Amino acid sequence: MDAPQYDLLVLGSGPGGQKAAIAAAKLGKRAAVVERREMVGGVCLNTGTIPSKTLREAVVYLTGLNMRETYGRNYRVKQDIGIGDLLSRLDHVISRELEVVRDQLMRNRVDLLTGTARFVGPHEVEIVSVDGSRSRATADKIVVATGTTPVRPEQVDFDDVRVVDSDGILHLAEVPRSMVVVGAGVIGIEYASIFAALGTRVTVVESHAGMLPFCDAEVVEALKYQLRDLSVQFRFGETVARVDSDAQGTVTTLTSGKRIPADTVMYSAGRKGATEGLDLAAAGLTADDRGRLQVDKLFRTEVEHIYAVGDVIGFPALAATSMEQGRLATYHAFGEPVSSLLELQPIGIYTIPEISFCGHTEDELTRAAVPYEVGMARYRELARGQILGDSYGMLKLLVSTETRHLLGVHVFGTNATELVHIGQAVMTCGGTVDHLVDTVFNYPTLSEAYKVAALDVVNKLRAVSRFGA
Ligand SMILES: Cc1cc2nc3c(=O)[nH]c(=O)nc-3n(C[C@H](O)[C@H](O)[C@H](O)COP(=O)(O)OP(=O)(O)OC[C@H]3O[C@@H](n4cnc5c(N)ncnc54)[C@H](O)[C@@H]3O)c2cc1C
Ligand SMILES: NC(=O)c1ccc[n+]([C@@H]2O[C@H](COP(=O)([O-])OP(=O)(O)OC[C@H]3O[C@@H](n4cnc5c(N)ncnc54)[C@H](O)[C@@H]3O)[C@@H](O)[C@H]2O)c1
Repeated sequence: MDAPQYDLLVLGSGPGGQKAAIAAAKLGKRAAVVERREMVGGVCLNTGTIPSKTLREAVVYLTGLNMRETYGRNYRVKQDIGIGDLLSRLDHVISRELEVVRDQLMRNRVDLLTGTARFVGPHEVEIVSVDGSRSRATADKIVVATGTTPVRPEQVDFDDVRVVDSDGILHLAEVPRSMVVVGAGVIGIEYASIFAALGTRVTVVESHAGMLPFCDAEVVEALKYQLRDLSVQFRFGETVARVDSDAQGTVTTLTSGKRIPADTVMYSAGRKGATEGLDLAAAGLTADDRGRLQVDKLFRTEVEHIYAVGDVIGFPALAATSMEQGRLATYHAFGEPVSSLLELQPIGIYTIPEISFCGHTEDELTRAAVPYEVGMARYRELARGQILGDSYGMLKLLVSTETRHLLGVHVFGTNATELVHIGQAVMTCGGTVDHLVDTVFNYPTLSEAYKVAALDVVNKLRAVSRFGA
């Protein structure tokens, strides 16, 4: 039988692949997605974003952590939180989201081809299904959206019971009493905070001297304070030499000689592009040493009709950016005019408490010698902050002293990942701090923090302008 011919063939059904395929369908093109798993949705839906955020929500609710300022340090909604309490919610959310993704692909008439894809030529892939049967598909344009897999250091014996990565953490038999988290990247710190909130004694081992270097330094300090308050111990500037495990538990030995006993070890020390089995050479493609594909500004690889989007192209490796890259790649491929505001993407880190920001950090502006003023609003000075019992939250604006434009917004605390979008909207419209000063916000809300921080900035700017007058 002849291989079906598509206008667009997408490899991978994560956020990047989904949006690339649907964008093609909306342009009236014949599109298909190849997915090696039985379930669509990629890392985002099955092992990454959605499971971790659902788990976080369940933990925040069941531990009553956010209400302890109001009802006392020992307040808990449920006394003994078992793994079953956490996982039942997870299964529900994943299965509902799966239906949504499947339905979106179906109603847009995107074919779903189940099996592992590999190139057999620049326009053709072979698809091997779980039962070993093989088929082929050809396409004018191809989008590679195969994502990433966790890096597993060779010297560590992952048994997926006691020594796990961020996939295995979702299959723990019980809530560990103690845990070592290796790698203080976003995944490591999010899970460290989730388990610390559950009462697990967490030790974080990170080879760098600090964590989350791309975030505002003051916000990272505030997060570290909150995590230490939940008994998290940080071992910065340390690397893991070996991990031993037996039926009782694990011992992690650091190169400094320290030995840390724990029920569980979770590795979150980076991810690599899922390109190994793709037979890239057959299409004329090459990957870097971490399995990633290089693309130009239009998400084109070195082969003109083959695009790559999402985590497989590296930074920033986020669900939201992957989706947008998928849409843009398809529009470029079929000559549809586009504009995008990708440069002003927000970053959301779902630690407990959460962090979100958009635009520049103080360090970046200082290094670039851009003069700026800082405006700060602390949640404890907002009526809504008092009502919520969030005394540590803060919103910080960075404003150009020359043009009064908003250069960055950094939020820490309740609803940070939602609040950031107000600042993002002002920035994408090229707005100034005066816009926020003049805006009337609902009261009592956390959004009011924008007005408080904006007034803080203009008061400081006025003080400088009056100097010597
Ligand atoms: C624990 C964790 C938490 C995260 N939390 C967040 C968050 O809160 N916010 C956020 O924005 N991002 C988060 N991310 C990142 C987010 O999940 C990714 O950015 C996003 O999933 C990337 O989408 P993608 O389309 O590039 O690929 P993926 O979602 O990785 O999907 C790729 C798909 O391709 C398939 N595939 C691979 N090779 C082949 C092949 N040869 N043939 C056929 N199919 C193949 C895979 O099976 C997979 O289904 C998190 C990630 C992790 C691991
Ligand atoms: N909220 C979100 O948006 C979100 C959440 C989770 C993941 N993600 C995405 O997933 C990607 C992968 O995250 P990640 O945290 O796995 O990777 P990462 O590469 O960002 O972090 C890995 C960390 O581990 C450290 N490390 C590496 N080897 C080590 C060792 N042997 N001993 C001690 N420390 C070691 C590194 O110095 C680094 O800080 C990120 O780029 C992020 O974009 C996003």
